[in-house]
Amino acid sequence: MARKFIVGGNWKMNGSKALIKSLVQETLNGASWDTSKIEVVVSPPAVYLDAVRQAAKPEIGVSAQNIYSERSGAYTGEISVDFLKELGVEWTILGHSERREYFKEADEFVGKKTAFAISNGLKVIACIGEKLHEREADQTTAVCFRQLKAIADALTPQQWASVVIAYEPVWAIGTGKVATPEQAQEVHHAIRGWLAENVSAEVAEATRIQYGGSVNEKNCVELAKKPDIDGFLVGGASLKPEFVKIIVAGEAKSA
Ligand SMILES: O=C[C@H](O)COP(=O)(O)O
Repeated sequence: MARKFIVGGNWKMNGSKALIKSLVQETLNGASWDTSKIEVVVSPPAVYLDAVRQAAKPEIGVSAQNIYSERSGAYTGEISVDFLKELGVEWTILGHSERREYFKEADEFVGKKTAFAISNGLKVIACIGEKLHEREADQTTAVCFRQLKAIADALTPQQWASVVIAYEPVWAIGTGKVATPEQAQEVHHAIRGWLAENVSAEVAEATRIQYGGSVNEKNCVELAKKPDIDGFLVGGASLKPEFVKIIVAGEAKSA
C-alpha cells in the first residue's frame, strides 16, 4: 500500500503577521502540488493558528505544536482541543523533543495526550528520537521503542489511522547535522518493524514515518528516496521559501 508523503513545517516559537503574509499567503498559496501525492501541514505558534488557518488555502493542513490533556478548566496557558476544533485546526504535534527536554514531558504524558487528541477528532504528529549520548551508547532503537511503546499503550488499533510518527534524532535538530539517508532509513525501518511486532502488520504498513532534523532543500531529495521515509517534519527551513522545494521533493517520490 502506498503511503502518501507528508511534509510538515514546525515554526516552533517563530513567526509574525508579516511571515503569515509572505510565506503562507504569497509563497505557499501561490505554489501548487498534487494533493493525491503529497500532504502539507504547517504548524505555527498557537497565537497565530487562527490567522494561518484563515490565510492558508484549504489543501494546507494546519497543526498546533501542543495540546493539554483536558478540555477546559484552570490550566493557565494551556491549549484545548476544543479551541483547535473551533478554529478548524486538524492536527497537533505532540512529544516534540523540545517539549520533552525543556518542559519535562514524560513518555506516558505524550501517550495520554496522543490518545486524548485523537479521541477528540484531531490527527497527531507524534515525535520520537534519541539524544546524541544515547546514539553514542548504542541506545537509539531502545529510546525510540520506549517512546513509541508509551504512545502505542495509549492507543486502540483504529486510532493509529490518525497518527504520523516523526523520527527526529535530537542531535540533528537545528544543528545543521542531518542524519544520512542510510542512518535515517535504518531507524525508520526499525520503527516499522516494532509496529509490526507490537501493534499489527497493517498498522506498520500504513503508518507514515517522517524524518526531522536539519532537513533542507539540498538534502531532502536523497532522504525522500529511502523506502521507509514517508515525509519530513521541517523546522528552520519551513520558515523560508525553500519549504516549497522540500514539498516538491516529497511529491516527486510519489510520482
Ligand atoms: O520539528 C522540527 C524539527 O525539530 C527539526 O528542526 P530543524 O529542521 O530546524 O532541525
